[in-house]
Amino acid sequence: MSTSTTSSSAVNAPPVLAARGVSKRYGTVQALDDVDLAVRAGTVHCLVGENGSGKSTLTKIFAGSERPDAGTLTIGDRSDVAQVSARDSVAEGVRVIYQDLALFPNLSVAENLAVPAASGLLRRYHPRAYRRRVEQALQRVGLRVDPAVAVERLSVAERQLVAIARAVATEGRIILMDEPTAALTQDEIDRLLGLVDELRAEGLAFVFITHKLREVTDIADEVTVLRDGHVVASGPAADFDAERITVLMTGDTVERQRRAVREAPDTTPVVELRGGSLSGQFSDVDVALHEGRVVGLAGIVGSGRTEIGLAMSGLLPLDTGQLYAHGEPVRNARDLPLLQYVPEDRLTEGLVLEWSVANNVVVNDLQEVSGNAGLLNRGRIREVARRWRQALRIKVDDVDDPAGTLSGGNQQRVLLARALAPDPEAIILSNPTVGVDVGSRAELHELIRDTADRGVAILMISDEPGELLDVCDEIVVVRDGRVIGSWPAPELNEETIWQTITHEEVAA
Ligand SMILES: Nc1ncnc2c1ncn2[C@@H]1O[C@H](COP(=O)(O)OP(=O)(O)OP(=O)(O)O)[C@@H](O)[C@H]1O
Repeated sequence: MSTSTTSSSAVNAPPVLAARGVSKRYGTVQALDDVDLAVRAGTVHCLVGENGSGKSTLTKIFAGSERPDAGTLTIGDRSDVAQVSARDSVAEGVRVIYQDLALFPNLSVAENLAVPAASGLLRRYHPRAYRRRVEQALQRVGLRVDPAVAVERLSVAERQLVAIARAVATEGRIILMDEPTAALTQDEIDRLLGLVDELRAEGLAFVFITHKLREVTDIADEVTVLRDGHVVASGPAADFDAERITVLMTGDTVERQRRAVREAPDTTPVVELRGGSLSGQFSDVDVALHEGRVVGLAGIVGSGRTEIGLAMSGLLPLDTGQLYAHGEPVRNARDLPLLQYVPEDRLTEGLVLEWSVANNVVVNDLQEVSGNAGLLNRGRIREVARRWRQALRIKVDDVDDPAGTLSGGNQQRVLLARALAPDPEAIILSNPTVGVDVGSRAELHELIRDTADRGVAILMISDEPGELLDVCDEIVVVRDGRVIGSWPAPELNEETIWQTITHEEVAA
């Protein structure tokens, strides 16, 4: 899709949000170094950069949850101040929508919106007026759900809209979004970008952080590229295309490559699901994972693809059908060969954020790091973690630092290291490059392919057809819980995959 961009008068207006010469250091890491940024009302400013380049740190400084070491900030009507408190930032209309959305899952949509409950001089609460405000807020973002329903019952895209509705309903004027599209399908992304476009036309200012460069060229009025905490370029969006952004971010071009496809061999699969059904999730699914091959599972959110991955990992039970490992029926998940499952959601299912990076890396491979008496060997743990830090270029100075201090993309790498460390026979990956920058994404793809070339059987579930095409030998398409078909990767392209996962049949 292509959204309209803003008139030049908005781009030339004084900024409602600005950083001048802002620096921030954490221990030995210079997260931001002399950063300038200016965001104007009625515009979308895209902030891009590799994992760990400082995007979230800058966001936290604007939100008042981190203090800069140097430089000045302009936030709403507060000009050139050394820092702002979280309360000042909110009072000036700054609203940050973090990736976890900061919603209360067990509360209703209406409760989460937190629109002011009372109004007028005596601040009296009028239930009917309150309901109307909630309805208006939902209408403004185009969300058609019952305001009484608990947020945990909504899809990720709907929750995203609740978070935006809350920002708008509480009179947010400057909205910072940290990778808002990471967990959305293309249709949902298009809808979200359309909404941002509408709100921009109403005069709101947006800082939009994304790793998907197509979104930058679609939505941005202005672009700032960070590398290692420095601004390497900033200016009108017309001066940037995806290739230039990639070069600025990484200092290099990133080539997409496909591997030579491996045919399914005659050998017994390492893991196989035959006729698998789980009520309300998927039915009659066959998927076979062979040594040295990568099978892709394509499907939209809610198609059953994630549940198929979980069932093949032994993490979800089957109603009917059978899971086999090396041709033998698996009666119990513990009968599975050494298999690793890498969840998509590193924040809630993945890492223990308070633990060190090293402990997170080795947690599935305790034998490797245990001494004679079965006691954990600290030195060995660090050694293994340092090896993976180098192999996966995990950006952390000290492997004893808590995983929670890493940037999002680097946390994703720690999850992968954890899965690879025990040298598994099979790996099931769910959206392995969510939140990973474009350069590192190509590296992780290379790593997944190398892992398959070492003989590991891999299932890769992904929202991104391009990623499946780059990595997989065969692509299985799932729709409404059923396998629609499977094709050797070279027989498909991005468009045919989109058509198949949404509704249209692909001509064989
Ligand atoms: N609380 C902290 N303690 C120590 N280091 C930190 C802390 N917060 C951030 N850092 C470091 O600062 C650098 C910048 O991190 P930041 O999260 O801003 O990057 P990012 O550009 O948002 O990355 P990503 O795209 O992966 O989300 C990283 O090297 C990170 O490890």
